[in-house]
Amino acid sequence: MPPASETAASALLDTPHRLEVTGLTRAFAARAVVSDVSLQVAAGQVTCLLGPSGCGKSTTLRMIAGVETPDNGRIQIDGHDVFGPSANLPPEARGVGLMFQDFALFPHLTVAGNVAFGLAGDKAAKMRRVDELLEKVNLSGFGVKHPHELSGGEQQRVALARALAPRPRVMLMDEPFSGLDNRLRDGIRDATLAVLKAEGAAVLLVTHEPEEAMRMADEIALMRDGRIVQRGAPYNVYNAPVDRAAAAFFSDINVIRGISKGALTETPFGAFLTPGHLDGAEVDIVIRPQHLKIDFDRAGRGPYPTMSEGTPARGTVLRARYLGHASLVEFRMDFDGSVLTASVPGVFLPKADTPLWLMIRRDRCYVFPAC
Ligand SMILES: Nc1ncnc2c1ncn2[C@@H]1O[C@H](COP(=O)(O)OP(=O)(O)OP(=O)(O)O)[C@@H](O)[C@H]1O
Repeated sequence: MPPASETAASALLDTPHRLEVTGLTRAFAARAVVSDVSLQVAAGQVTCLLGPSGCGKSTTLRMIAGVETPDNGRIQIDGHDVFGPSANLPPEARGVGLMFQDFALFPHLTVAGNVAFGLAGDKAAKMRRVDELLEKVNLSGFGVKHPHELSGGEQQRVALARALAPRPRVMLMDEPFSGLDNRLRDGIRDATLAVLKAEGAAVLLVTHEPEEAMRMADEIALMRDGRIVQRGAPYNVYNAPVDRAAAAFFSDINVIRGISKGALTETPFGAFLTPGHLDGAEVDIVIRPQHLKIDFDRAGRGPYPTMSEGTPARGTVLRARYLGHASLVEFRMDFDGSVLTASVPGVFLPKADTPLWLMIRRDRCYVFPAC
């Protein structure tokens, strides 16, 4: 007999994902809008579908919800086809909860009436579920009010309670926080996440904001031109981008172009290891502003190369701005007049034309084929 831990592990492997999407494809007027999208979301997991406007996120969500018909692909919930070669269940039979940017509460119903709207069963059971959810979203006692008596944040929480009331197996959320005041948003995101986790639904959340995805997601699926280009934990997607565009989606980037020769690329910042690129191939060395290091001590004197950071290159300050948590300093580089941006924690506001040396941490830069 296998040990208990092995049995538990194989049981886990056998358990179907709560939501499994395979090869989902949709074109409008012969233009592919969603191409071969596959993803899995486990119960209690939040996956963020992240990408720029128009990349096909909402269309993907709408196909899973059942309000848009795929040209191809398969959608399974708890191992059962809700869409596929031999199935196409209507939205109400899929066991999904929906929440959109415009969460449109019914104005003529009370808060309790809104939350109870999709519930079946006897009145007492319905009221128990409504009370339970209003407590979870921190709106106990609000049941008798009407939507127009509530703030935007409170209405959003009622919409969340309404979507969760029938205990959906999968929650589909399309930019659910974008209508909210900036100051409210962080708190509401955190509170929403706590409720979603407590309810245990598999959540697929669409957003075009990397910060929102980083804050909410267990897994990010980065989408571009109808395809998922990278999937992984927020840490991995941020720190190991698949290409230059993926790096640029999360922050400003600096790019230094060079030509690979014998697994090395020489730049004004010294040599970088660039294995896997052909001799003569152009490569982009990509570095986020927070990893471009300023030598604060030398005031432009030097250079004195260091092992880990390569050769320093000199630039003069074009502009420095204070952003609250950090300062952003733009440099015009001596070597070719290009502009590079460094981000420094706290306050650092050197005067324009100040010469300073910059270095690149070898362990924090990415090398991609030039594009
Ligand atoms: N019913 C439709 N008919 C024709 N084109 C459509 C239809 N629905 C979506 N599209 C097009 O498909 C593309 C993807 O749209 P979709 O709404 O999925 O993108 P998105 O990534 O969610 O964008 P956003 O963040 O702006 O909502 C867009 O170019 C859009 O104009």
